[in-house]
Amino acid sequence: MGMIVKICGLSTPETLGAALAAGADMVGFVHFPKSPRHVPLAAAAALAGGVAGRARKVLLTVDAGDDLLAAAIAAFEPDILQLHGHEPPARVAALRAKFGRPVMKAIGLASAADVAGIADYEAVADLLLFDALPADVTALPGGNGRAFDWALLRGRRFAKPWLIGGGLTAETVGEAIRATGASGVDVSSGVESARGVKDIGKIASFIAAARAAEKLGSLAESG
Ligand SMILES: O=C(O)c1ccccc1NCC(=O)[C@H](O)[C@H](O)COP(=O)(O)O
Repeated sequence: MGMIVKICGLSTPETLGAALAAGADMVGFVHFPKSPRHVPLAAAAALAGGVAGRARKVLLTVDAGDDLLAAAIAAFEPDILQLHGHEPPARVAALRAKFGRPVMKAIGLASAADVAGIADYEAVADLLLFDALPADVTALPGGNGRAFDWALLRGRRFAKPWLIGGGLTAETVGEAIRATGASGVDVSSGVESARGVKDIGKIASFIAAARAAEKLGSLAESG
């Protein structure tokens, strides 16, 4: 499988189109009213109408209840549920079983203890997303443009596909891939011109930089 490139927090047809045209593998839609990237369900469904077959649609929620998730899945029909709150491993397993959709669990990393906790999620999630922890309790749980210490993942490999996110940009994504050996990358803030406002040029540059790093990695592996 090639490097997974995910663009998160899309909310307009133009920027979604730019992500698809540049070859994003996953496009993420945030359904969390506190977020500047929040998209109501009907709007998200209309926006993502042409995505099928071009990329995987990811629905991001934060500690959502079953009723909200059921409504969101019915309206939006995501390919993947991204759980970006404090959902414990048992909740991840239960939601996966109940809704029958692949689950990507976001895990904030700041210490070796956080890395040790990954194993519990590795057993129950389909994909893992490593992100920075928020700066304080008032911050959003993700989408803050904040990087974590990639050295925490040095030499680590996981049984499930794993993406890194948190503060990536076109300038840093190549080094992030090289330093961690991640199977994918995820970005939101780093492809914005202002908080919550996606930038078409930055989206294209980010995806091109990720693909260039992927190619370099393949060349290095082959000899
Ligand atoms: O984007 C948001 O507003 C958001 C709100 C609540 C939880 C997560 C959120 N975003 C997560 C992401 O966009 C990505 O999965 C990832 O964390 C990258 O974020 P960034 O550091 O902004 O590139």
